[in-house]
Amino acid sequence: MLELRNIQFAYHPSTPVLRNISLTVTQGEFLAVIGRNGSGKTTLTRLIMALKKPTGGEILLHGRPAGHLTPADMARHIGYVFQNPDRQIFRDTVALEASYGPEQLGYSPQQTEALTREALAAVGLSSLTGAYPPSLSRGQKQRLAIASALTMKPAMLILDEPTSGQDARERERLAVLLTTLHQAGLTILLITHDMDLLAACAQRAIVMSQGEKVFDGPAASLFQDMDQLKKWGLTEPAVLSISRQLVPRGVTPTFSLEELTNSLINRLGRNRHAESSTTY
Ligand SMILES: Nc1ncnc2c1ncn2[C@@H]1O[C@H](COP(=O)(O)OP(=O)(O)OP(=O)(O)O)[C@@H](O)[C@H]1O
Repeated sequence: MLELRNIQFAYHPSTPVLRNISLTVTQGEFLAVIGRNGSGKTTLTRLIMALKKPTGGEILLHGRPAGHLTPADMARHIGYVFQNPDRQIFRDTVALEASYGPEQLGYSPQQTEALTREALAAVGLSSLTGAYPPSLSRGQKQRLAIASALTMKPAMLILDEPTSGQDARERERLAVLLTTLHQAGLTILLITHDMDLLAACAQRAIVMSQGEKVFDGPAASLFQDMDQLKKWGLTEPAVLSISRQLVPRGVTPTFSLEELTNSLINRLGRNRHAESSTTY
């Protein structure tokens, strides 16, 4: 649905920020863009959202050149959730905030209300429709920003560092929400430093380093080369670290919490069986 061809970009002509980035996002994918601070991840998404124009190369949306599209045009296809939800929340109640997009598109009050209700239910905020947005927790604000994007019925959602500033419970809730939205057919592109979130949700990983794309492949294969991972300034997910430490106890390295849990339950079961065999 989205294609970047040899994208170049510089804020100042003498300092290139993105060099020759090519990538294709297929409908229904869940991908994560990762890399050190300043590697160009946010800039890349600004270009996708038409908030900046590339200095070279071309962006295609649904197979058609998108160079003439404005940020408002792109927002109908791709929802963008900022790293800091306070930057995009400005209305007095949760329901009013989420209804901004459909109102701007000229939907009737009934359609706007239905889209808002559906989006707030999807993110688990139905009970807070009358709440004052600044009084929400960081995680709730993040989910409100996601709901606002969902009311536009986008084909794709881009989230910039969605777990930053959130506690473990909110991060876990967000991972479940994103997985559910993906299973419902939404294409998701995540910019993140949170390797646990990547491991929990993303199928494909793209690594940026100094403005270049240096890795593009299945998330699982990213963690096979630890030396390379360190060179890119990345760490492995906590589940993988824990499972590696349990290898002497018969656990296979994995970054899937479910696989690790199953493996431990199996080990426990086998140990119990061995113990009971010894007793009798
Ligand atoms: N508005 C701007 N004007 C000038 N330079 C900028 C601007 N925004 C970003 N940069 C520079 O562009 C480069 C890429 O920044 P960008 O924010 O895209 O990186 P990032 O990978 O998203 O970093 P982070 O993980 O810290 O958010 C950095 O060197 C940054 O200083």
